[in-house]
Amino acid sequence: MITCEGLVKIYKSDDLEVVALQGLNLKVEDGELMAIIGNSGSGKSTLLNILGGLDRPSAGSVQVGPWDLLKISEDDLVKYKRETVGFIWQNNARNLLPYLSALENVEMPMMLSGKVDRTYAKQLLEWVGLKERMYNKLHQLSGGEQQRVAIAISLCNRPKLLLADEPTGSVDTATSDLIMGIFRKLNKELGVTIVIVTHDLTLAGKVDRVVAIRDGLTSTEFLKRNPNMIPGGGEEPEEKGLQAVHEAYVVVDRVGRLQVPKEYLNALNIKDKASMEFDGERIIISPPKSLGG
Ligand SMILES: Nc1ncnc2c1ncn2[C@@H]1O[C@H](COP(=O)(O)OP(=O)(O)OP(=O)(O)O)[C@@H](O)[C@H]1O
Repeated sequence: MITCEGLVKIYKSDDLEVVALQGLNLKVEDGELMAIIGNSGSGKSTLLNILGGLDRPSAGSVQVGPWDLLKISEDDLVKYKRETVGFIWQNNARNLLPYLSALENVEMPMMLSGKVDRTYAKQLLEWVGLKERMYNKLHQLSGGEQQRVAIAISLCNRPKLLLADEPTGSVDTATSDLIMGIFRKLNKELGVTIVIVTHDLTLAGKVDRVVAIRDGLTSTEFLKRNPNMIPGGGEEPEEKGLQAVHEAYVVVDRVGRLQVPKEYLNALNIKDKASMEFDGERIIISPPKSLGG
């Protein structure tokens, strides 16, 4: 579904340049439900905005389904956004209309795109567990319920790809679990590919694959040790975070580059050079050996 290779995004303002993505590689399979984590400023939102067609990449390649998002024309980009992708933000609910009902809020974007499908709008609200609340005005719903209305809206155009930026950022744990349950259902039953960007390691721990971004590059991949384990099914030690259920792998790109965490480099005082040895089984990176005697 998604292939990014050597993806670069540079923000230019006056005489300042910020390299937000510096040659990022990422593959997401059709029908996958995965998460992207990373520190603040690592480039997560930049990546999501590019995938959502809200921002243009500077260089490299990014393919979503049949669309090449580097070369895509403005007209096709509008079509891509309308037909392929759905977006959920942390504070999506802020963009909803408080004096309209949940159902009217879902119908509004349908109206704007010229085709209101009331049956589908109702079905969407049922999917997000708001069947009983669809005629309530938005201001009568809790923050978590409003966020679920926002999820229903993101599915109005029947997207093949759903992008969620911190979808549980401002809700409590119970609502966060509920939202994750909705994502899982949409993924399983409708086959929607879902990419979640989050700081929340508990949330990330509930998906099979997590990719960590560091300094605008994919650095580590976490794969669930037992993908058949039912998430939230009791056996899973979710509270222990990612490492408890996932195996961590460092990402090696096509030409053999990998990122060594800064804390490892600092601990060994490695700056611009290192020694590398291969002992037949392991590759050992150490501070440069002194050339003198
Ligand atoms: N419109 C912009 N103009 C200039 N610089 C930007 C712009 N958007 C993002 N940046 C910079 O690009 C880098 C990556 O930002 P981005 O928002 O993608 O990070 P993030 O991982 O999503 O962070 P957070 O978790 O805090 O949202 C940061 O250094 C940021 O300051």
